[in-house]
Amino acid sequence: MTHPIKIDYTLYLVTDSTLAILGPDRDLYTVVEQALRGGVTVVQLREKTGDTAELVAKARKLHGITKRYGVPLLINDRVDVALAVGCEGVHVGQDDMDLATVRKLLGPDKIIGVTASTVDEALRACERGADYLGIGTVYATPTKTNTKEIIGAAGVREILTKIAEAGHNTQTVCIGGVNELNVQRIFHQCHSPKKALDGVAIVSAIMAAPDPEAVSKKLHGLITSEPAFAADLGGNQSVADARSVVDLVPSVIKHVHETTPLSHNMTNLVVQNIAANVALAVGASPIMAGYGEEAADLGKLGGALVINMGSVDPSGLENYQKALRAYNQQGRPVVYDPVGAGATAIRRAAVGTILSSGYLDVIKGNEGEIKTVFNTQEQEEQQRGVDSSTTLDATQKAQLVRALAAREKNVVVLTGKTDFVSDGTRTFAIDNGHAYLGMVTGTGCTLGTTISAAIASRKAGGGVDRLVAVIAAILHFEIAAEIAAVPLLIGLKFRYSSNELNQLGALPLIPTTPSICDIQEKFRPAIHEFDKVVLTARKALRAATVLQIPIFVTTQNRARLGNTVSELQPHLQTAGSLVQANLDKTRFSMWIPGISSHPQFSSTSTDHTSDVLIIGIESHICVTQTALDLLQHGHRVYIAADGVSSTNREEVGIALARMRHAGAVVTSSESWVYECMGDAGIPEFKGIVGVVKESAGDTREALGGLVGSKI
Ligand SMILES: Cc1ncc(COP(=O)(O)OP(=O)(O)O)c(N)n1
Ligand SMILES: Cc1ncsc1CCOP(=O)(O)O
Repeated sequence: MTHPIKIDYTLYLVTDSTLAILGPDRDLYTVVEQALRGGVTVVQLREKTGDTAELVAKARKLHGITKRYGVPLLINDRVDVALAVGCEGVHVGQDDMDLATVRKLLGPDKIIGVTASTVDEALRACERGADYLGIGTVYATPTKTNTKEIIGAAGVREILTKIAEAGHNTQTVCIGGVNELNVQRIFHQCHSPKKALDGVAIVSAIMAAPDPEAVSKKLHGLITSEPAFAADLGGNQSVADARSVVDLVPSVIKHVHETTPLSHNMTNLVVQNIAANVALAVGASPIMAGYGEEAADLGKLGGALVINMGSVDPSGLENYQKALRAYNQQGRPVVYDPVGAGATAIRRAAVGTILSSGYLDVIKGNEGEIKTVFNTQEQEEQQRGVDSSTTLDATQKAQLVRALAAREKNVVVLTGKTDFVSDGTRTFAIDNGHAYLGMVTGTGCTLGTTISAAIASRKAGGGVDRLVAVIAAILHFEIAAEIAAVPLLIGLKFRYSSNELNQLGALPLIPTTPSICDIQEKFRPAIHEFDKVVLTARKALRAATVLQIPIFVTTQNRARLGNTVSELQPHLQTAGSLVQANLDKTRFSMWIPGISSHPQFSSTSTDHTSDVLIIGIESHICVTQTALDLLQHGHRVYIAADGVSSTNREEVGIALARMRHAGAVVTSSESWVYECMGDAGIPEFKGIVGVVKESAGDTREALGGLVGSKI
């Protein structure tokens, strides 16, 4: 028994003549008429107090007005009033008169709307012949505080999906907390592929507006036009397998360089400079601008906005909101980094404020931050929370990003050793990056900047969808970090003056650990230029001792093949606890339990990748196998070209090529020494220079005898 006329529910005004909303000096009729002039398509008279006679009089007068605009008037709860006035119908809630009775009283031609907060309520109302559903409450609102459920956009979407799947074509509006700032985002986020909303029902945003006509006009325009932010999600959204995504990555990175998009950063006090440099490095054009008013102009420049709330304060928050609206209006993308989201009540509230102020294309945070965002509905409503005190496993993280992205209809990135990225449908895990990233302040924040460049560039014609652009940015950033970690970060401790170091806190010493493989007496006659390997090993041992770097020295079957050669013995003994000498083995590789379980390498005791310099006699056997094992376990390998040999010198070049191909770096012992120092200003510099000077002749000899033949 469905009402035969299809009603236009686009902009549904629900009245409220209380002092708090209508105000002391305006009358209901004038405001409703102004709203009708602005384009309201349905009016519901909702009066919670007053005598029946008074209500009938109000309804009659209002009906006179709505009829002139050809707009249906419905009465909230009161079937008797609707009958008395002869208006077009009623709206009833779950606790009001039942639908069958209302239909019996009103007859088949009147419109009956029913409130639905759950799928069951919605299905029941559809089955029983409701003409439309008022779905909500979407977001908490002071207009109705006795609301039973806050269901968010995701709740509305679920109801729409389920009624469509059950075959109902009942019309629908959503209600609760809708206003001109969020209407497009709510519409976008409520949208189910199976069924769209027919409109929105609004009380205060129209009834309390200083200019109800203008606001209604604006709301109508916003509802009936495609939101700028959703106009171009870009590319082929069905690219779903990791290989296809990875294949698109180079084109995204290249396109950023070609288009130099603006990366507008509203970021924290710490990373302003670093973020600007990262933007430049990835090919973007940075602007670090915290004044919200400026965003209206900046948003027109084809870039993207980063809102990083690392140093949030009240004026900052206001500025973020202004900028967010401006970028949404321009349809330019916004990346949100909810830094420290769960840390304080202020930050938790800020998350709610930002979520309710506009559409965020990408939300990027660590586990705690993403959990907090997930647990925060607009205006701090809790919905299907995730326990923020526990650590999630990989599956749970994947589920979390997927659920949040599905709820927000955007892309969510959860960073960590493994990153998880989802657009609510497709979810990927990324294992790139380097443990050093966690030791350098601002690296997480500058990932946000990198993402902004990729999504801004995409919009300018990058041709890939948003998720692919975000993944490309993550890979760009993390692979760059892997590469940079070697030359840039090895000497990190040494690059800073001690004063800067104190400010930076405890940056650990991350040098390259020398490992000296099987330089034993018995091999002396058999190995090409054996003595020169010994010279290099001695220099490395001395330098490592000065620099306080742990050293590992193995022997192969010591009982049969003898000790490490006598020239090295004094350095093994004086190096104290730093030196792990006489690690005997039968395996060719040095990757034996005495080494693999050492804190330097064991992933359970240290979370970082180690950098290892290998010196040893048989480049094609023990050195190669050690290098491959270390690489396989995620460590970085350096081979001292002046510190490796073989029985037949021709083997050496082949072995070095193989190790290089596998990912090892071929270097020289002197280069390694200087890389470990990084800065001539370090206290150890003098000692190292002494070693270098004293072994200058050895270095020349070793280079001449060993390297000349292999590089
Ligand atoms: C369009 C629309 N949707 C929902 C409601 C809420 O109705 P109800 O649940 O009966 O709550 P009250 O309005 O009576 O407080 C509505 N009025 N209009
Ligand atoms: C009547 C009603 N039902 C659910 S929320 C609500 C009030 C919506 O008011 P506002 O549009 O001012 O948030």
